[in-house]
Amino acid sequence: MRLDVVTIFPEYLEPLNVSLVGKARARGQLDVRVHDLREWTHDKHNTVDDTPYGGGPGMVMKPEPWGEALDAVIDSQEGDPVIVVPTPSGKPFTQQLAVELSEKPWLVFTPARYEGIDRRVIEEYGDRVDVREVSIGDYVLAGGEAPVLVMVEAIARLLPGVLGNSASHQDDSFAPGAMADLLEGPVYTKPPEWRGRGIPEVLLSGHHGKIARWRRDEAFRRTDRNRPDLIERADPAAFDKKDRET
Ligand SMILES: Nc1cc(-c2ccc3ccn(Cc4ccccn4)c3c2)[nH]n1
Repeated sequence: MRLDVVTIFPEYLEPLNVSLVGKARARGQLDVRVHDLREWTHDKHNTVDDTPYGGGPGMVMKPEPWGEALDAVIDSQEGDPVIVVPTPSGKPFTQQLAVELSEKPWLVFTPARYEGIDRRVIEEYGDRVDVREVSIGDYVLAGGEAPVLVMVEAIARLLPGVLGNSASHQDDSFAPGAMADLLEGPVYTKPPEWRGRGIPEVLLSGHHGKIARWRRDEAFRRTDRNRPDLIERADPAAFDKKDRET
């Protein structure tokens, strides 16, 4: 997969050089290219913003630099990318969308600043390629770079071979299957006792069926406590079926 990011803060994307994404890049599983939007400005001050038509607070990102940058990035490669535009007014970024985007060969992220990008940029590229306006949550950030880090991590970990053998996204929260739409339950590791606190007996029993049931029950309990909205979505039939199998 190829990922391009166009930003006025390239240094904000340094975390894409470390950990899971950094290793995937080093192994050649991910081709990540970060571009400084100001490369496509031509004035002395490298201006990327201007006052909003119609008045109002803040500044708006000018269309010209974005148009030149996106033309340069898109013309650099065969095929069409999906352009992902982080914005507080976008569709929710969900595990399902992460899965969908992880199956695309090429993503171009356009994190903006100020009050966002001149609308005509979204319209221009929306006429040419698949453009997705995406929100990572119901809170307002100062720009789109943090959302790009979040989305790239969620997407990269789904790519084949990126998560080591010892880890898996099969049982992720929100992944399809019997644990679909449930939050993860509690996890434990050695030592068997820590500050007078032990381990739930069932986890030491070696009885895989009981362990699986306990984990599902704990996931249900935690989901009911923290995200009751997800309980309506959970498929009880999946639990019945799974129980019969164990
Ligand atoms: N889930 C999200 C995404 C964002 C986000 C993403 C990109 C930009 C570019 C600028 N801003 C600031 C801003 C503030 C007010 C209205 C519009 N934009 C962004 C905020 N906030 N929360």
